[in-house]
Amino acid sequence: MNVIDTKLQGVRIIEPALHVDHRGFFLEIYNTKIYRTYNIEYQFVQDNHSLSKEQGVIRGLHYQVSPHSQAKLIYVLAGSIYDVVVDIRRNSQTFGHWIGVHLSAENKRQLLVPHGFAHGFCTTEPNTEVLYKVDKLYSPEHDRGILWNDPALGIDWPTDQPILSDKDTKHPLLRDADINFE
Ligand SMILES: Cc1cn([C@H]2C[C@H](O)[C@@H](COP(=O)(O)OP(=O)(O)O[C@H]3O[C@@H](C)C(=O)[C@@H](O)[C@H]3O)O2)c(=O)[nH]c1=O
Repeated sequence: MNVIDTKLQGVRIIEPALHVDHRGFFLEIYNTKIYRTYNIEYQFVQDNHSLSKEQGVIRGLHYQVSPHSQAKLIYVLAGSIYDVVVDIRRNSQTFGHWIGVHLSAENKRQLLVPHGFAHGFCTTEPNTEVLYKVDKLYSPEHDRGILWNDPALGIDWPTDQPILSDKDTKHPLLRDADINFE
């Protein structure tokens, strides 16, 4: 397994060990003991699975506020995404900075999103299925968002005409967002 740091502290790309044979492949999506050796020690409590039927679906940018802030471990089961993480910790030197990483069923990369970051993705193939673990349960009252195309962020999405949920068209800009992660 490889763990690659990014320019956002704590946001990491994980390349699980792949075991290939004549039948196909095997990999561990998550293993408490092995991940702990890389200082990845979240107590994941919920697994989520979404299907986006079209290429160019954007889901995001999402986060939950305290005390229900979530760390996420993102993995693609089918298709591919451009996965985006934005630092929304007010006291961070990289506040408002973002990174984008291509995750796909083919490259089998994972992205670790710590607490204090907003997360979203754009599908780059139809029929893309994303699986992700979170370390706090879903809490609709604490669910928040930031507008996907906030000019202050300048995210270089693969499309400028995305397919969005109604909710995701109505999020505030980062400057007006409710950010509470003490
Ligand atoms: C996120 C979530 C949603 N739901 C419900 C609420 C709603 O009826 C339906 C769809 O919810 P959403 O539109 O929020 O789903 P979606 O836009 O896919 O939201 C997800 O986006 C990605 C980018 C993330 O990072 C996730 O944490 C999550 O926010 O599923 C749950 O029951 N549990 C959950 O954990």
